[in-house]
Amino acid sequence: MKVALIGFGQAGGKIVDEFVDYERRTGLDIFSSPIAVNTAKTDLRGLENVPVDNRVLIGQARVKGHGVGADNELGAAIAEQDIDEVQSALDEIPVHEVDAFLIVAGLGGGTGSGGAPVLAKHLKRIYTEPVFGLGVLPAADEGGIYTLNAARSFQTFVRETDNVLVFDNDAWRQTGESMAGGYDQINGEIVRRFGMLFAAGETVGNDQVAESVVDSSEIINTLAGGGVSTVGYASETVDRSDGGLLSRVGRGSEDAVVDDMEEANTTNRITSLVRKAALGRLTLPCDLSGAERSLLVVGGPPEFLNRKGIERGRSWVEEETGSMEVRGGDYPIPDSETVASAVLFSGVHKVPRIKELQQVAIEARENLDQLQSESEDNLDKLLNEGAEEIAPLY
Ligand SMILES: Nc1nc2c(ncn2[C@@H]2O[C@H](COP(=O)(O)OP(=O)(O)OP(=O)(O)O)[C@@H](O)[C@H]2O)c(=O)[nH]1
Repeated sequence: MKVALIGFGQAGGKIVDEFVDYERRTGLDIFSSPIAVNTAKTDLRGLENVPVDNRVLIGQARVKGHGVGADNELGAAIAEQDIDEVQSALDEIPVHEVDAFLIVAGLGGGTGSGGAPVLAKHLKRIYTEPVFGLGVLPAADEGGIYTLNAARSFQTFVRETDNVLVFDNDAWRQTGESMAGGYDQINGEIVRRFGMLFAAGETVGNDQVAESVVDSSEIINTLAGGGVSTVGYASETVDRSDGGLLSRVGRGSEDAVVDDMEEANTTNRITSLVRKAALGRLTLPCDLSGAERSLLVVGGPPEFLNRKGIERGRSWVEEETGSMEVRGGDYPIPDSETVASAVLFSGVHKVPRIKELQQVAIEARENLDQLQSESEDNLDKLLNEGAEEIAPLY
């Protein structure tokens, strides 16, 4: 699948940077001219893989390249004002080759939180290709203002896009690590999961044996229809020393029993990887029953993939979600040492974390409103109480 990738804000830019690295490592051609947009000059400078010409600094007139300090209303206002600068960068993308747009942003701050929904709305007005979001939720301990920002931005981002793929930092934060080191690892996890989905359908070379390759339209149709999505992932290292099933083709019939056993092992491995992916830690933890549409992708060396395993995995996901709209396919990676499964659940709605986020956001909003209304009184008391006989200077 060909994706026009745009990172908004610091988290967005860093994750896009990591996606570009993933693309290089896999030798695939997935991301069309990745762009990073920010109000902070230093954030853009810190990127390693996004081409310098594709880094767009906005809001210079208002914040002088210093960021918006978690003020997402200002972030949104700047994005609206400077949308033409982002559009100029987009004009360099060969959009006719692109299957979809993906806007990546941390929703707890200011620039990405405010700007990403504004950009989504703009893209939907101009282009016919679907516009997806990858929204990162803040960890609970980041505090009320980040939670409030995220809750407000999340609502708008879902409304302005064709689907928001969610990653919850709270479910993934590591204890005892520095924030920066922790993010590096987390960003690796993000890219491994979403990268595999977007990479499916793209192949390195054309001599691979695939049973049922996932097509970009299957990813788009799983996401189309809107709402919120989560992704599960699991992998297993495989021993390629015996060459797997394909090397056995053409041998004598006395080997048929061994071949059947290998086939059964392959099927079982795939089925159990699909289950592990779905039941393990999701990018946004949620109850999978009621997920409206799903897609499973199983990637690995072609000799370790088979249709039966994917079919079984698909039936299992149907039972687990209660939805018949489950797509599935494989993604052959000839040089890989692992077999991996990524499962996308779209239209999920039993998500305790979103309810919790909204609850904390309501409390934060009430607290801020109260503080604001008390603020004038407090200042008045501080300056004037007991000091009535001192006249102000003018
Ligand atoms: N997963 C991940 N999350 C991050 C990373 N950096 C920041 N975040 C999250 O994203 C949220 C927003 O932070 P930033 O992206 O730095 O904010 P910004 O959009 O640049 O906005 P301002 O700094 O306010 O101008 C934070 O509250 C964190 O939850 C990162 O590298 N990876």
